[in-house]
Amino acid sequence: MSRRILLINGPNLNLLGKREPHIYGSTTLPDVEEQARAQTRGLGFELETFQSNHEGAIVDRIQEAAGWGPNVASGDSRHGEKVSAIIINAGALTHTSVAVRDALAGVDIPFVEVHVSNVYARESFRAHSYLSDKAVAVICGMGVFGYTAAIEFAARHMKLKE
Ligand SMILES: O=C1C[C@@](O)(C(=O)O)C[C@@H](O)[C@@H]1O
Repeated sequence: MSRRILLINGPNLNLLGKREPHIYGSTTLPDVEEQARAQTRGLGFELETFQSNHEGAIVDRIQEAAGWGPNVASGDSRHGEKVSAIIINAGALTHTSVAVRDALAGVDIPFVEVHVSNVYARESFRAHSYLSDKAVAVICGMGVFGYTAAIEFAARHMKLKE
């Protein structure tokens, strides 16, 4: 087992702490990532972090997490270190992206879906997720503590691949 956890944040989550603070709070993404890194290390794992506003870049990063590079079809496949679990807040892509869903299903790495806000208490389109039925667990409405809970769960309680 690689003992690496990958934390992915999707579109607009680079604005965490600045964007709609009444919904998402005042903690910034660098603060979240720094805290997550220290927490993960304390649990005996390494943390990799990735944020992108672009769907394709997130698909690429998920594939890389399985050790597959963009040239996998031509046999030049090894690229990056495998990770044992993914924690993903896909932002709005949660509600729209079959591609992110397919990437997560394709790499077969167990993942936790996180949302800072309670998506069920907001606009009805946020109540549907393309990821939830593939996730091991879904966390929402805990603010940025959701990331802490997800890491603790992934490191201590999730069945990780050898
Ligand atoms: O960008 C986001 C953030 C979010 O994933 C959350 O963390 O609460 C909820 C999504 O509906 C929204 O598009």
